[in-house]
Amino acid sequence: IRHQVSLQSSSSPDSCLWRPPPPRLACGIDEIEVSSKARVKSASKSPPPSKWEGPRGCVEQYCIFSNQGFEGGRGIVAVTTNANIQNLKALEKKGSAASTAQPASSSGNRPAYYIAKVPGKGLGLISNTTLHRGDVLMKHTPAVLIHRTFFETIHPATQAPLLKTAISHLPSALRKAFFSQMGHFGDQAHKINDILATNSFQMNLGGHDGHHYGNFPEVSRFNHDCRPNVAFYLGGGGADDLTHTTTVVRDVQPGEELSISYLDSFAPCEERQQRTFEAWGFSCSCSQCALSKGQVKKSDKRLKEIKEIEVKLSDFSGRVTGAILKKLAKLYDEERLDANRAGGLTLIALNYNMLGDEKNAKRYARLAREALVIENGPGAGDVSAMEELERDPRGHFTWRGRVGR
Ligand SMILES: C[S@@+](CC[C@H](N)C(=O)[O-])C[C@H]1O[C@@H](n2cnc3c(N)ncnc32)[C@H](O)[C@@H]1O
Repeated sequence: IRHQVSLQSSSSPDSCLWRPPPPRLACGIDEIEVSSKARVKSASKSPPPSKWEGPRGCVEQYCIFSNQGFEGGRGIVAVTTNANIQNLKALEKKGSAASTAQPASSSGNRPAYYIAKVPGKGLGLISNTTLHRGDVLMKHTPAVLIHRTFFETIHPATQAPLLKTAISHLPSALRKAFFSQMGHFGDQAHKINDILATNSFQMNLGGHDGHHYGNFPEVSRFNHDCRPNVAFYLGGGGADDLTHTTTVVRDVQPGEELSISYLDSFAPCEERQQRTFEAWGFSCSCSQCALSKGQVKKSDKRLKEIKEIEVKLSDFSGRVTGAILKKLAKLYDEERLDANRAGGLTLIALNYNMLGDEKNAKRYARLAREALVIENGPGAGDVSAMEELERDPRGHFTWRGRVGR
């Protein structure tokens, strides 16, 4: 639930948006040369039809495949295996990979955000308007897809020429956006590699070998915050498409920076800082990491408690009280985990129902459903489960499950 990084339901509890680098390669985001003017647009005048071309060049079993007409002329390039290109074609056929370069939430003609220098972070995205929980900011298909094993096991010197050829097959606007991304290792000899390492999301195209890194140049401008105001998901939560969606999770004022979390927001502070340092070259100093020593200790304790309570709530044979459920909801509030509430709210809703508390079961089922849509997408499995619970708590299989019918 917390790490919806795969297009299928294979996300593991320790998966992360941005994977720690294999030797010399990370995955985070880095700089894109995307000014508000230079946003990548799908070709407006009669885009070429979608047509996959390749293999254009290979290293071992990994070959370049490109499609200049993909997603209405936005384009895409993949370095992957023949089997995976078939998966990709199937996903494309399923459709719904609707990229919107324009933020869905803007007032009048004013874009909802702009790119600006942020002290100590390079460039970042700044809100241009008042935004509310649930506002969708971006929807994009990947510019580049790289098979994970290619990226992690082939030597960078061998990767470099293939990647160079691959990127050259992107349509010019997307290629420009690609090269505008930041490579935080500053490795000019392997610039493409550096960009991908700094700015990629894990994606699973399905099958036994579907693990890839996906690069979305527009998304790469989000800086990290352990308590971000934007959540993201890949695919539609069961909808099996390639789209990366970002949604606002709390009210945002004009001028505020928009951020996502690159990592497990439930990890203790020191671990989070170590992770940002190793994978993206900075030690996080977000508002949660910059708390006083005493406050950090309290925050870490709350995070540990959240995990412990959730284990308890997942064990249907254990003893649970309304007080524990209230406590969990309070811990989430205190920790400001606005982008990571879905899992906790789902457990609270189910457990209220198991205690026979219809009113709270309905209330939390609604909150859980809303959070699931924001964090995992409208097609996520638990969305319909929470809808059912909200509609008919007494008819739900969990009704009074802990107290007897
Ligand atoms: C994905 S990029 C984010 C956009 C980037 N700032 C830019 O100029 O394009 C990730 C890189 O941004 C910087 N960054 C992101 N979040 C940061 C933060 N909270 N504090 C300091 N630097 C950050 C780091 O250099 C990191 O490697």
